Formats: sequence, structure tokens, C-alpha cells
Amino acid sequence: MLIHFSKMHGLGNDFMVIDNVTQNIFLNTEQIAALADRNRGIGFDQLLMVEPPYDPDVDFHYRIFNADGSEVQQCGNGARCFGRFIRHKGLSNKNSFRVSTKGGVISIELDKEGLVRVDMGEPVLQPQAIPFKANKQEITYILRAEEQTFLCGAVSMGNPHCIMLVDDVDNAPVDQVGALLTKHERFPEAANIGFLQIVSDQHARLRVFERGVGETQACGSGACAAAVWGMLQERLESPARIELPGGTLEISWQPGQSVFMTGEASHVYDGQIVL
Ligand SMILES: N[C@@H](CCC[C@H](N)C(=O)O)C(=O)O
Repeated sequence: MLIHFSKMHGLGNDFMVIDNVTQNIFLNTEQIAALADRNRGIGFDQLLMVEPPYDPDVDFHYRIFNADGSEVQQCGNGARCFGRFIRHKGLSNKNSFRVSTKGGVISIELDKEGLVRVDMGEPVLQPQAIPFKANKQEITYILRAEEQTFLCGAVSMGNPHCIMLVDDVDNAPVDQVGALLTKHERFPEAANIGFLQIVSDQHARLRVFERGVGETQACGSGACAAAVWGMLQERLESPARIELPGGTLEISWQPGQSVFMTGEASHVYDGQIVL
């Protein structure tokens, strides 16, 4: 099987992107994990598939697979690259597209400055819908693991996020606590674990241990979830600048409305591989 693909990244969160409008590629979990291998494969955090629409209301369908081969509901940095890829491949000449994902419909807009703005939909806070095991909805929950206690937020942006405040994100135990909590039994579908340091009313720093990957340079849906949680606690104001190890995103949100994420999306190279 010959696969044509592009390598792209959003703030260092990197992707293999496959056009499945003009190709008909099916990859199983083992094949995706092998391609994601940074030593023996192409190397990426997520595989993104651009598919024809399943519904007349949308322009494309967007499938997302983590480096471990698991299919997931949402990827924010990937959404910006998805928009740039559609233009790069000439799959549409529109400047904005409606795209369905497993986590809901999003809208992607290519702006004139070369940035990409995504309407990520409304955040989900209701525990059952995240899914997160809790008796009632709260802003902060107590999570216990291995005799340690963590005060966390639980927010879905289509995919589940657990966020905690830290004083110094540079020295946060991201690998250790991320690995401990990502498969916590209160997140039945596992979760992405965010470590948020508030710098000022409109500026925060964030590192994310991603479900199915480990720590990445940036997580777009994680930045949206963390900004919403910061705003719910009145620790952040919209629009907020969320600084990740790979770069900065602008996140806007008003309660009852969609979250908007704006940032860069970069094309690295086009390639082909035989499997
Ligand atoms: N990097 C992403 C999120 C990708 C999916 C995530 N690892 C999950 O399992 O939900 C982003 O930019 O949002």
C-alpha cells in the first residue's frame, strides 16, 4: 500500500496527515503505532485523516488517532493543521469549513495573517458527559491516587481533560503525575492531564501529558479546557494567552458559548511511504 501524506505541526505538536478524500487508506492500531515510532517510523503525536463528509451539513470529516493507535474525539492543534492541509492539497478553495469529528462539529477559519481560528464548540462540564465519575458537577474535584491528593478540574472539549494548578510549570512533575492520573479510574475513557500556571489575568502557562502519547510540545484542546477552567475560577479573563512549551495560543470564551482558539499551523514536508 502506497500512502501519500504530509508532515505538519501546530506549535510542535506534530502530525502525519493523510488525504482520504482522494486516497482510500485503512490503517490498524499496530500500523499507526509503528508509523508513529520516532526511531523506526515517521514519528508523530497524532495521525490525522481528512475524509469526505458523512453529513451534508459539513465540508469534511476529521479522524484523529493518538501515537498508540487509539482513535480519539478531538485534536485542537490538529484542527488548525487540518484547515491548512485542505488548502495545501486544493481540496477546497473556501476560507472556512465545517468539519465533523467524533467529539462534535467544529469550524475552521483561515485568516489573512496566516493564523487559523477554530470554533471548538462549547466546553462540557457535566461529569457524565466528560466522562468523569462524580456525584455532582463542581469546578474543582479531589482526585486521590497512590496516597496523593490532587485538586483538579474536569472539562471535555470533545475529549476529556483533567487540569490542576501549579506554582511553577517548569518544575511540575508532568511525566510522573501525568502517567499516574491519565488512566485514573474516575476517567473511564482516560484523560489528558494539564498543569496550569496562572501568570496574570490574561496569561497562563500550560504543559500537558496527553492520553495515548505522553507530554507533547502543545495541546490545543488542552489549552481550551485549561482556559475555560481558569475563567470559571475567575483566575483568567477572555481572551487569554496560553503559553505552551511549543508556542502560544489565544483562547476566547464566554459562558454558554463556543471556545475559540487561534494560532499557527505549519507544513513541514510532503512524503510517501509504502506499507
Ligand atoms: N494534541 C491534541 C489532542 C490529541 C488527542 C488527545 N491526546 C486525546 O487522547 O484526547 C490537541 O491539540 O488538542
